Amino acid sequence: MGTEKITFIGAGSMAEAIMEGLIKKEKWQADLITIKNRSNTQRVNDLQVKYGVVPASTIEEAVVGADIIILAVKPKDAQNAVNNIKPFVKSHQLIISVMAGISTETLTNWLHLHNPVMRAMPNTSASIGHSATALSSGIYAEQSHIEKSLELFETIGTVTLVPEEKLHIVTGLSGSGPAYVYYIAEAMQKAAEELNLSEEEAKTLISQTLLGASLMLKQTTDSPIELRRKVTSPGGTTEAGIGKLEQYGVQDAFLACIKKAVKRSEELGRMN
Ligand SMILES: NC(=O)C1=CN([C@@H]2O[C@H](COP(=O)(O)OP(=O)(O)OC[C@H]3O[C@@H](n4cnc5c(N)ncnc54)[C@H](O)[C@@H]3O)[C@@H](O)[C@H]2O)C=CC1
Ligand SMILES: O=C(O)[C@@H]1CCC=N1
Repeated sequence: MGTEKITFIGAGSMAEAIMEGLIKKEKWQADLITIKNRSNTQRVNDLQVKYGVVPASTIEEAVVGADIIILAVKPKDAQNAVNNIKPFVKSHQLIISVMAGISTETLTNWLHLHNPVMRAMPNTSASIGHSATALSSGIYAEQSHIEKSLELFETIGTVTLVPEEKLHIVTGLSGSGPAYVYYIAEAMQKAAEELNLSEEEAKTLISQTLLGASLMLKQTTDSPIELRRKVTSPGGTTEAGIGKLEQYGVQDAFLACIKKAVKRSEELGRMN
């Protein structure tokens, strides 16, 4: 059970996914988690009611007393958020950014302090304890800060330590990744409905198919190509279906999609 006080600066989708995962997996007590959003008191109230987390009325209140400060605002709001917390930050506080693109060097320069800064790139599956998170450390982060961050993110999924320059790739691959899978699920759902399966029938069949395929990827030693081969009977339905995907260049489309997302992460970094 975590004992540190965590403050989220920015209480949007990603902050909610992390706090939900921490609380539902009973790894962190809700009353150790403080949230501060720029505006939208309704959002803050909803999160308080839903999870029992503590809203802060001022930035000072949010920052003072926190052991870990998680920056979870959009990259465009990052500098403003850092400037706001800066007057109240104490040297022992661990700062973890989940923001796409923005380097620990930039964050440290903005802070103009020697606080340990870590970057994490989780994904929204954190909310059910299944995030694929990548972690990198800034220059003032020591082993104890890396271990603390590992402990925090391991409670909501897997953690992979990567050199910071690889975080752009991670962002385009697994940070955005759940959306690509939902995109496929949307297409499967559209097809099922067009072909007259009920929404309920389709939902169970699609979600279990995706879950089963994911678990096969995780739990067997077979490569994706090998797993696909085992589904594809010669002259059968899969071969016929995959032929259409090849005709439409779906793998090329995914390659282009991920490269574009990685480039966008790099751009978001350069904009700051
Ligand atoms: N949504 C996702 O799947 C993932 C998001 N991220 C990163 O997490 C960050 C947040 O993303 P989302 O939660 O999707 O965005 P969001 O728009 O849902 O949430 C951001 C929140 O920050 C608040 N905010 C803006 N400026 C603020 C300030 N100065 N002080 C306090 N609060 C402020 C906004 O009111 C908003 O509620 C982004 O930097 C994104 O790159 C990282 C991994 C996955
Ligand atoms: O779309 C975004 O910019 C964020 C970063 C990774 C997932 N969501």
